[in-house]
Amino acid sequence: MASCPLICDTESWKNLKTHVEDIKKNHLRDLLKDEERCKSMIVEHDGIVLDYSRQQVQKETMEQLFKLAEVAQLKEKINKMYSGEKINSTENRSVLHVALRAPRDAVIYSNGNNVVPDVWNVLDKIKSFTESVRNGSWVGATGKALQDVVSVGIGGSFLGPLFVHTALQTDGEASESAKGRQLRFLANVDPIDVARSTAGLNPETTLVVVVSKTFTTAETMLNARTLREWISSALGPQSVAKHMVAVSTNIELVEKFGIDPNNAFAFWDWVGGRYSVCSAVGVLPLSLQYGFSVVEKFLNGASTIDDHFYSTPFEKNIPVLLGLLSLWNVSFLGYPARAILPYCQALEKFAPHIQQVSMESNGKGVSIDGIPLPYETGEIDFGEPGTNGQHSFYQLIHQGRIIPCDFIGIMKSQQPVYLKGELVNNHDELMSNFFAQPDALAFGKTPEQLTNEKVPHHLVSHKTFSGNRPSLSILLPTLTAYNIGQLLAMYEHRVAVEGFIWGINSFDQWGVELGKSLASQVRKQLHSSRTAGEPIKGFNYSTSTLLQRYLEAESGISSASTVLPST
Ligand SMILES: O=P(O)(O)OC[C@H]1O[C@](O)(CO)[C@@H](O)[C@@H]1O
Repeated sequence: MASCPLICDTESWKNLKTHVEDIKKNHLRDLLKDEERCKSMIVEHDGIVLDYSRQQVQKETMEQLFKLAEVAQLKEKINKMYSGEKINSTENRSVLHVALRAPRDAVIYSNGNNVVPDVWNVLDKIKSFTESVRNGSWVGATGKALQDVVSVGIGGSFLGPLFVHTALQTDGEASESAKGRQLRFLANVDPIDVARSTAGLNPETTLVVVVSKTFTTAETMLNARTLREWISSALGPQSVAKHMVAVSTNIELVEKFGIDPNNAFAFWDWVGGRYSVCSAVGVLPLSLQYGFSVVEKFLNGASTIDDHFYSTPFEKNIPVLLGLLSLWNVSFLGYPARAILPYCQALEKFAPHIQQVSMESNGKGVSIDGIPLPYETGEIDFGEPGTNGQHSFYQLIHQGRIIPCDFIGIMKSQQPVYLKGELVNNHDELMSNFFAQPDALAFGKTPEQLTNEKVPHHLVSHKTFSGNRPSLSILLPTLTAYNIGQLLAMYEHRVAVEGFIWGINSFDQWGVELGKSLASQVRKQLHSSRTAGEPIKGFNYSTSTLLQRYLEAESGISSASTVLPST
């Protein structure tokens, strides 16, 4: 990408900085009185409603943010992404997760090749493989049908599929077709996670899917070897062919590991790990559990948002609006965190997934051209479903720090409502809180109101809510596979919008490398100390001491004097 000045040096950025002072003069409780303003801040698309009237913005703020987007060449950057330009310049890769859910007849190029036929070849292969497992024509080594699946992978090879799996459990069609089947995930290398993921499973009826883009990730490969051992010690080494399959971009390593390449499902270097849930990474395990036709609906939902993002003017473009508002909160109002609060238990794994999508993408310190940035990028994402979060961390959000919140609600619950004669049913109770919380944050409660309510004087300050705390509300019609796809794509593109404007590369992740290489040094040390009694060397005093204690506890190496000074 051609080198360009930092966005903070542009007039548009500076104008927004000045504009902050004007905005701070307005309390949200006053801004919310202006119905014309509120009306202009409710945007609908394909059943989704976004209401951003509780953001600390005026019409003028939005105009200035659109101007900033223009100056940052947002539209051009989106076009470059969709046309397969290598916008991930530090890895020399296209960024084409949109191709993973494109219709069969779409044409999307990377490196001069239309990638859509490759995508559909893999999807067709997944469809036929998963049908054969589900209908019992693919059986395990002892002739039994495979009912249970353990998907081994970490980071992007885990969080997205886990989020979608958890969300799909409320979809009537999905849960019907999952009857009698289990899908589990093994991500952490912690032996406890290994034990939990296989507890109660019978290797004879279990299929292990090893999911790793690189097929080199230490944790995943160790877990894959452990499960290979779990299968082959029970059923013999030949059984691996029937009980283990893989998803990777590195088919050579898959074969080296001992998995038949015919049982490998490919994806491509133009799919970032954290953007890979719509590739075989998610589609394979989810289709094993729910059937391909359910997962296809999820892909369709994501694809319609891809079209919306690509072609809708910014004023009505939901991912663009979400991205600009986040950027406004982080870079101009100075709020570094964001809470993702779905009022829907089935979305309990949404925030952990978005943590990776957002923080691994936008937590950067230099521009795409390598220039150190004088401004912060990325935000600290966290979240829990409401109302659980209300009984946990909302205290801080209401009276402590200012944390912009995303409230996500579902209009029509997928679950039947049983209770009769109560004031409201369970879904109404949940949604009463969804509607109430944003107003509590925005309006707050003044000392005058409390005094009028005869609150004792010494409690007035404790019970005062400053208000003026920004949030936005997203309503989804219901939570089908299709809606889950929409939600995913909205958030993926929001992250891209922010990154494009900050002028960073949102698609690399060099920040994860240093820890990995230091762990490899420690791994070697642990091995040589255990197997050859080698003294600890090459680490600083603190790490050496901790390692020493660890080895003493584990294997009885007793003398702290074996610690040598670092070299
Ligand atoms: O799919 P892989 O190659 O095993 O990588 C897993 C995860 O590790 C990371 O590289 C971070 O360490 C993520 O970006 C990625 O999603």
